[in-house]
This record gives sequence, C-alpha cells and structure tokens, in this order.
Amino acid sequence: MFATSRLFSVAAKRSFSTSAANLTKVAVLGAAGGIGQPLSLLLKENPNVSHLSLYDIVNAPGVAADIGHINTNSKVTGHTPENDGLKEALTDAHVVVIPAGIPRKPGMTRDDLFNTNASIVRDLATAAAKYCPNAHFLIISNPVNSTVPIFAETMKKAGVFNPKRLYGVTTLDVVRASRFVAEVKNLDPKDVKVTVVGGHSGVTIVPLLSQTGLEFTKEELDALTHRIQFGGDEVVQAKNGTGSATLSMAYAGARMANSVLEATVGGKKGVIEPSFVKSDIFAKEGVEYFSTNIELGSEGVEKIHGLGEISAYEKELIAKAVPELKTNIAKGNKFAQ
Ligand SMILES: NC(=O)c1ccc[n+]([C@@H]2O[C@H](COP(=O)([O-])OP(=O)(O)OC[C@H]3O[C@@H](n4cnc5c(N)ncnc54)[C@H](O)[C@@H]3O)[C@@H](O)[C@H]2O)c1
Ligand SMILES: O=C(O)C[C@H](O)C(=O)O
Repeated sequence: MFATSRLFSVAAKRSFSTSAANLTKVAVLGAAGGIGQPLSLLLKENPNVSHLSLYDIVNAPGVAADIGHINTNSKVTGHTPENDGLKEALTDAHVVVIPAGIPRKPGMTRDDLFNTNASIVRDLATAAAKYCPNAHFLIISNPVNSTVPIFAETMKKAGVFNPKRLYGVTTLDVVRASRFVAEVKNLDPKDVKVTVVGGHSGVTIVPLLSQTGLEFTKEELDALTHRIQFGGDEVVQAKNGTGSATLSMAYAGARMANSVLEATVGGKKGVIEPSFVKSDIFAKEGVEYFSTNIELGSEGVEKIHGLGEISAYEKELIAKAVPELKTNIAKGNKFAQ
C-alpha cells in the first residue's frame, strides 16, 4: 500500500512538472558567446524553464550537447542557421534572451558597436516577429539604448510590437551599484538596493543613491556615481582586448529572465526589476524609452514606476542623460526605418 501510494506521488509530481513546464521554452540567441554560455548554464538550473533552445551562428550544438547533460528537468536543443535553425529555435518560445553581437575593446564606446550589432538585432527581430511574436524579448546586445528601439521598430513594421514584452536589460547596473555601495559602506550587498534609471551607457546610467537610505559625502557620491556609470569600462580594461563583462552579465541576465518567468508563468505578484522599456516618463522630451523600476505581471510590463523623489545632484545627472538618450534612441529608430 505504502509503496503504491509513494509510486503514485512520484508519478503525479512528474506529470505536474512536465505540464507546467511545457509553457516555458526559453531561447538564447548568441548562446555560444561569452555571455551566452554561462547564461544558458544558469537557465538550465531554472525550474521554470522546460526547453532551452540555444541559437548562434556558430558552435551552438556543442554548447547544447554539453549543457544538456546537466540533470535538471529541461531539454536543451542547439541550432545554427542551417536547416531553419533560427525558426526552430524561436518557434513556441515564451522568453527570448538576446546577447548576440560583438563586445567592446578598450577605447571603444558602446555606440561604436552600433555598425555591427544594429543589423544583427534587426535581423533577429525580423525572425522573432515571424516565429514567436508574442514572446517576451530581453535585449542584452549593445548599445542597448539603440538596439531596443531597433527591435521595437522592426516588430512595429511587422505589426506585432507589444511594448509590454520588450525589455532592455539594465540589471547589471543595479547589480554593480549594489556591490559598489556595499563595499564603500561595509555592508552585505543583499541589504543594499540601489535604483538605477536612464539607459545603459556612461552618463545615461543614473544611480539614485539618495533613495538608498544611506548617507554619502560629496566625494563618495562622485566616486560611486562614476564607478556605476563606467563599471563596464573597468571590465573592458581588465580584459585587455578580449571582451567585456560576460559572467556578471550572465548572472544579471539570468536574474532578469527568472523575474520575467516568475511573473508571467510562475504566478508571482509584485516582481520588480529595472528595465529600459517604452515609457512616458520623458516622452515629452522626445525620449521614448527609459529605464526605471518595472513591476512585472502575467502579461509582462504591468506598471512603470516613476523616478520618485530625487536630489538636486540626481536632477543634474538626469539633465545630462536625457539628451544623450534622445540621440541614441533616434539613431536606432532611424536605422530601423
Ligand atoms: N546589457 C548589458 O548590460 C551588457 C553587458 C555585457 C555585454 N553586453 C553586450 O552583449 C553582447 C555580447 O557580448 P559577449 O561578450 O557575449 O560577446 P561574444 O562575442 O563573446 O558573443 C557574442 C555571440 O553572438 C554570436 N552572434 C553574432 N551574430 C549573431 C547572429 N546574427 N545571431 C546569433 N548569434 C550571433 C557570436 O557568434 C557570438 O557567439 C555585446 O554586444 C556586449 O556589448 C551587454
Ligand atoms: O561595458 C560594456 O561594453 C558591456 C556592458 O554594457 C557592461 O556594462 O559591462
């Protein structure tokens, strides 16, 4: 009797996890790259993922074969452009994470990546519009301030743009901010939440340190703000020509993907992440996309939080960010047209 009921409960658990998980195919485009590989590894550990489809112009089948041996419940498939690989990777995807494209070398700005990455993102958006128009799209490829508008405009052209489901991934900025502030204040980063708004490059990255509840001297404010805005450059310099942040980005990207999954298929309420999304906050100034904290719900972006109360120091930072963002967004829009 005991043995039978135990068997039943194992079978019931199995069938539950399979049917719940069937909803959640996650595709990673650029999966064989510096970010793509560790990001895919972290997603393989995610219980909300049933099928991980890994696409890259090279080497994705090898990455998939390797990650596919990990004994978690999701299946893993690898795809390259041959045999309709992009179509296979995208069809039925619920979440698509995109770290495809070249990274910076020392001396480059993120905008210097535009010429190569803009067309990569446009082409992937064209395929996404065709094969999985209702998915949630997480854009990591730089320059994010321009690639998000490119993705949106391409989806608009195909008549399938859903602003609730397009997220520029700015999670790494809040991950860094938490770590850097914790270091200065000798705190555990898990207790330090820093809201970062704006965009994802240099002066467009605006940390709202006045909202942390901590006190900072002017020197600390200047040093921390600069470090948060130019944290990416630290990694580019240290990697000395071999790339930019990959491991911390994989961590941040997996966190963002997990939050989207928890809110959209996990039924979790009140999930909040920062993200560069279509936003009205600076629309009057001609800035169509802006990153603030976003409340995620079953359909994606549910509520866009405002800036809240900000200091005079932060108002000045915003004043520098807005024109730069406007230029970056316009450049993306123009390219896609
Ligand atoms: N949003 C952020 O916070 C953030 C952080 C770090 C890096 N990035 C950006 O992420 C991108 C990737 O960085 P990386 O270090 O992984 O670079 P990488 O060169 O190591 O990997 C990029 C991968 O993209 C693939 N690729 C190129 N064209 C493709 C296409 N058309 N379709 C599918 N895959 C394609 C390449 O084959 C490669 O495997 C860069 O643009 C980088 O600047 C963004
Ligand atoms: O700095 C880069 O070019 C990569 C990324 O945007 C980062 O912030 O680390």
